Amino acid sequence: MAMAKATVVGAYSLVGAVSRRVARYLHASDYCAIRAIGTARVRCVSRCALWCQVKTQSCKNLCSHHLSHSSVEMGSVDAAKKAAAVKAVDEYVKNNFVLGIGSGSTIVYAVERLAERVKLENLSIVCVPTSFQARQLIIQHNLILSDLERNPKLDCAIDGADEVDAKLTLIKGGGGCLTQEKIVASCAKQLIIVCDFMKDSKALGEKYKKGVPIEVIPMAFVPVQRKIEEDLGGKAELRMAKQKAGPVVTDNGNFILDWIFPEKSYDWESTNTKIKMIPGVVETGLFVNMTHKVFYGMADGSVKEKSV
Ligand SMILES: O=C[C@H](O)[C@H](O)[C@H](O)COP(=O)(O)O
Repeated sequence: MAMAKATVVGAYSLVGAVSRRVARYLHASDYCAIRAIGTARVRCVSRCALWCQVKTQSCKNLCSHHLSHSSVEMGSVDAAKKAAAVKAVDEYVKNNFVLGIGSGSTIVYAVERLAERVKLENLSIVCVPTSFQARQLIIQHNLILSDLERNPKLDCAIDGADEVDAKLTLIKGGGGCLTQEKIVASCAKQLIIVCDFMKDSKALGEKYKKGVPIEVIPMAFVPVQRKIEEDLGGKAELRMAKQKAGPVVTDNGNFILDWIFPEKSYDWESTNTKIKMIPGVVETGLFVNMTHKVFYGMADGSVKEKSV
């Protein structure tokens, strides 16, 4: 009993001490513990949807993600993500579509809206996931799950992005899902990007400071790291896991190098090709000439659209 009390008090001081940003990465069970003891109103951010699903029923009941959104104070960035996602799904998804489902936090709002429309309008939509997370979202929302073996041609893919430049070149893979995302996008007639205003840049690197994610075969990460640094400059850092000792392992069993590139102007198409030619590189998070349209949710609740 004394120990339980100590844990609760510990959790309380932890919440007080950590910034909102750090708190975003706590698991849903932690949010629930926090809510249960009546302390901070900490949102369950969308990436946590997965955790909510696998945690206990009491967690499900308590976690604010499962409460109606009206009862949850949405930060302006989350509201912007949602606005962009809803608009994209409303404008681009049509009955009988085969749809690529991207990964990340913004796509959660797109899938929620998709599920609403499927139900309300009795749509028939086949969904192809770009990650484990996307697959879980599709299943969780009772949508039709498919794959590229059964549906190698997609009408549209909707996905998020870490940064979008003036030519709609993207950095993707902040959540480690770049390879399947690029494959699915390459099979779609249109790639529609949904993101918030913070991703809108003139040049890549202006807003997103974590570099270009590069998926590599594990045994090759050191040679790839060295070749990138020698040939292109900058630093290629092995992405380390947060709640596991060692590196992040992707859905494909590979590692991720984050290439912090030197500040200069780039021809991203040739840079992407150079990186891809290094033996051991599986894929890069540079999406060049792939985007059809971007929906940016703005801080004032509006949605800005850009297409090439
Ligand atoms: O690996 C992750 C994906 O590329 C995401 O689409 C990207 O990181 C954007 O995610 P979010 O919508 O959470 O900003």
